[in-house]
Amino acid sequence: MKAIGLMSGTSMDGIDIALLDTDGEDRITFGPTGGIAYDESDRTILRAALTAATALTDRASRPRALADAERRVTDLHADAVDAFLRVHEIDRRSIDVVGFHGQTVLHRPERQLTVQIGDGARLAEILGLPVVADLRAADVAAGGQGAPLVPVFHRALVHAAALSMPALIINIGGVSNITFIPATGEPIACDTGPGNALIDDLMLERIGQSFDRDGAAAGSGTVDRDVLTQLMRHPYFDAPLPKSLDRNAFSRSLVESLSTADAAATLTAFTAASIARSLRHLPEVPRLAVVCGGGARNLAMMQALATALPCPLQPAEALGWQPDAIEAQAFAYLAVRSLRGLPLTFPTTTGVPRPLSGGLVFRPADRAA
Ligand SMILES: Nc1ncnc2c1ncn2[C@@H]1O[C@H](COP(=O)(O)OP(=O)(O)OP(=O)(O)O)[C@@H](O)[C@H]1O
Ligand SMILES: CC(=O)N[C@H]1[C@@H]2OC[C@@H](O2)[C@@H](O)[C@@H]1O[C@H](C)C(=O)O
Repeated sequence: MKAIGLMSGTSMDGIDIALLDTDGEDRITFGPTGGIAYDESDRTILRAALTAATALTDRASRPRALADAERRVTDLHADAVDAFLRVHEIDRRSIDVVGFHGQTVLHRPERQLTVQIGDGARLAEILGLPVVADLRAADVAAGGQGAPLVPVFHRALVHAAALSMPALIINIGGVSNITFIPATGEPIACDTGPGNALIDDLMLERIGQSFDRDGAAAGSGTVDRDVLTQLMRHPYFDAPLPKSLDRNAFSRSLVESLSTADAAATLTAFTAASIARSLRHLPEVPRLAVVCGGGARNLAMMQALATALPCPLQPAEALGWQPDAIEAQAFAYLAVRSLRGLPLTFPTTTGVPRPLSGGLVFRPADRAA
């Protein structure tokens, strides 16, 4: 099937988009990738949605700030797909399905609550294409963490690249997560701790910049070891798998008294140290770790990780993968798996009691089954 995947991640930097031709198993042909950046007004709407979402007790409820954000998010995704099809001269009728993650505004799996805004029915109608959305809901309803979802795609990437196993994929987005791919058996995965979100928030607050480009601020600062030790005392790191995180699970209050450079250096070291700590929960030391997500572009982060990890490290780009598009590709892949009733999550990835499929299918009126 030809599938388009759409991801709006916790960094809230924009929408990633990718085309795949896949059976949802080991056959994958990679198509073009792209994306659109959110502007400051979009981000303001999203931040208001995150704040409003903290009061939610019901995943379907849409107070005003969330309803407004959901409409905006959906329409921007539709615009992104239209532009993508136009730029790459892709015939809309050749697309079988669109995998639509939406924007996570709240993630509290311990309360069986995970909320992604994005209206699958509206997107299907605007695009005139079948849409698979709400891919986390079934897992959480069955008692899983609802995240991470990408591990099954990480496994397919590792198989396609014939990497020696066990291999580790590290994704440094707003939040960081890992997938451990053993030589046999299901992937093992979890969210590890912060990714770029704390650093992004720091940069915005201190100097009005949306991220620490190439890790320049962190590279010019000094890690405050005492603060790092305190940050690493958070109980999340020793908690057993499965586990996943809300974007705002960690606070940067401990770096408030530091200079911008030292605070950036310390938060960057915090992300690297918490990723390295997560390896304690794995059965073996991986032979190779591959880093993807925007954090792979942060040189200070890559340096801190190379020091902290007990195995060799490569950026995903070095394998010919497209680090910024992997999550979008994953949601294309997951949409095809959803249509085929294949499992998206496993006891070893989200703690769901048995391998489970998921996703809701929305078909436009003129493509109704
Ligand atoms: N050149 C760069 N230098 C430093 N950091 C960068 C660079 N490019 C991107 N980033 C970081 O990567 C972030 C975006 O990463 P990515 O797109 O992987 O996150 P996401 O998909 O939103 O998150 P998640 O994986 O949590 O869903 C930016 O917010 C920024 O912090
Ligand atoms: C609830 C939610 O949206 N979680 C995101 C977030 O961003 C990274 C990490 O935390 C991961 O668990 C997940 O995203 C990826 C796409 C995943 O589910 O694999």
